[in-house]
Amino acid sequence: MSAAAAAGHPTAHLALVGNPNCGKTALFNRLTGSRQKVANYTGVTVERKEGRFTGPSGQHFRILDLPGAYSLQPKSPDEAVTRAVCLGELASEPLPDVLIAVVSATNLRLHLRFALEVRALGRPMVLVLNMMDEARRLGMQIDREALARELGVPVVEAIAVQHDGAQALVELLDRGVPPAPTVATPVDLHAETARLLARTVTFSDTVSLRDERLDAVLLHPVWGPLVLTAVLFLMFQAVFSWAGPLMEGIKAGMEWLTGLVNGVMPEGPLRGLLTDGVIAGAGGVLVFLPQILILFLFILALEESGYLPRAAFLLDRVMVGAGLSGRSFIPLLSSFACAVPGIMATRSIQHPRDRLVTILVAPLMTCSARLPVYALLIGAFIPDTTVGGVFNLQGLVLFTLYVAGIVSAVAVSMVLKRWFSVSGQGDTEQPLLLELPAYRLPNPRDLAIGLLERARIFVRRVGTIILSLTVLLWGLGSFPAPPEGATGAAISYSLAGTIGHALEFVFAPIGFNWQICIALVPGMAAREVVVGALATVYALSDTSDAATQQLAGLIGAQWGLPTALSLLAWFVFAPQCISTLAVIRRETNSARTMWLSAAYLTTLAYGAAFLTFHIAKALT
Ligand SMILES: Nc1nc2c(ncn2[C@@H]2O[C@H](COP(=O)(O)OP(=O)(O)OP(=O)(O)O)[C@@H](O)[C@H]2O)c(=O)[nH]1
Ligand SMILES: [Mg+2]
Repeated sequence: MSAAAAAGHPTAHLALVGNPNCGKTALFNRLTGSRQKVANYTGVTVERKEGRFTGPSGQHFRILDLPGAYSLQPKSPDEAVTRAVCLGELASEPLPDVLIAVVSATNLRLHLRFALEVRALGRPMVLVLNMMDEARRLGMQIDREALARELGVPVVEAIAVQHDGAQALVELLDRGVPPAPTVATPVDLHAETARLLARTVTFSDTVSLRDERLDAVLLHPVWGPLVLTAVLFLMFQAVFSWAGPLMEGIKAGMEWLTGLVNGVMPEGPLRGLLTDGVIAGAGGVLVFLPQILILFLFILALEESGYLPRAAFLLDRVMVGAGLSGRSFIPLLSSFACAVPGIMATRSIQHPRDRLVTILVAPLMTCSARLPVYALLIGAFIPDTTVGGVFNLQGLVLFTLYVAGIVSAVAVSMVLKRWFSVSGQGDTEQPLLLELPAYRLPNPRDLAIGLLERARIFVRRVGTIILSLTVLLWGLGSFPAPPEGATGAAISYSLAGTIGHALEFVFAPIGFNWQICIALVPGMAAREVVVGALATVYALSDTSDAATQQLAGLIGAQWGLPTALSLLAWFVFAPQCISTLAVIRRETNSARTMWLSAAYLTTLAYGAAFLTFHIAKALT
């Protein structure tokens, strides 16, 4: 490669391989400046990702981040893919010039074995001792040069999460990596790993007991579930109690903007478009940014802390009882952000039945797009009072809604499990084999970057899809204009009004008025749009000339509590999300499964909303 590099710099192809959770993606991000998802549990990367960077001498590199694997003996399909990529057997991938075997220096006993398998492929390679910061903290000493001699391949240290933590690797790649090692591969990899460790690594006697002590509490049969409940509780409390001032700020900004537009523009369609469509609609969704960021602050911190696999461990018995495997945990967890990546993450589930069940229940996990809807309704209808001296009632209701999603996922998978065993697709209950990663304090800088990324995604959604849909809705809600001498709000006579009134027939039994019916339609493209759409519909229906009222105030005054609760129940199941349905179709390769899930979710949503509405009506 070095000769080739000197002669005109053709791009060198690199591939990152290694065990799960050793920091491959962190290293990939460090080298290429990209922001792929990194988290402290195994199986985060499920798709190969490609990136590029340039070395100090101008050498161009193309680098591939692969899903983690435990072995190159192809036992599972993803391990077979990793092996095929390393050997250039896939038509779509060029043969990598250099394999970068990444190991966590804190877990050499397991990871070195894999590196030995990589070496046996007989390709040029580099061994990266990643997480050197933690290894040092644990008091380990690794004789890097001796290890390189023993292995016959270059060895570099790295700290993938530090600013210049991959410097040594970049310099080595830039200089050029020697040809494939010629060292014969021993038959017994286990024994060879033990021999290498004995020769090159000194473990400290004072190995940290911290993780063991933490696990004694966090995995304890009684304390463990208690702590888990408390953590989730705190998270939902924070969403309401911390966001207040920030949300007030955004609201004040919007009111100021509305006042400005009203002051400088003459009354007419354009002013209506700006105030009722853009500011009330898209702006109405933007108000929820602080709450979404608080939720993600918790999710990101939990992901980095190493606590999540412990939570999976605590929930394993419940999940297996419900017909899900422990492997379903990560996909279901990702679905709290959005069901689309969650459903894609089911690729790591080997058993087809388990995978299908996980795909079918993933939309029941409360995705972050539902948060604005919940927050709006809770803010409008649930009093901001304290229960039992400590808990905020609004946070409590939000917690209940999330739990309702989880409970229904468990119930649905139990039903599906029975159904599958009746139809003869037998069980293969696999025990949960989860690696428990080291506990780690989340790095504030990484958290900040992660939050910024989230904020960017949300604001972009508001600025593109949500804005266009609310503007479209404003158009449909403003035209045709009401007939001469008409009383009542103009929107009643518009196209949107006609659609809303037509749909009302279907939704009246669950307490939805025609305004909600209108909002549900654009909400199919993205759930948050429902909030913007409601804001626009109500801004248009507001015949009074009083200063534009906030949506929460308007619906609080016009809807009954049963309607609000019914809409909340509807959104626990909220089947109407086109991207989720599309990804279900793609991942299962079956339109039937897609329709099946849409149908079952709609039925559940309707049923739950119906019950909620009538029970609430009877009680109030
Ligand atoms: N302290 C420390 N943490 C690191 C280092 N490299 C990675 N991490 C953390 O290790 C965890 C795993 O990193 P990832 O990059 O997601 O690991 P991966 O190898 O891509 O994992 P899979 O995609 O599951 O195969 C994350 O919590 C990272 O922040 C390092 O050098 N030092
Ligand atoms: Mg990864």
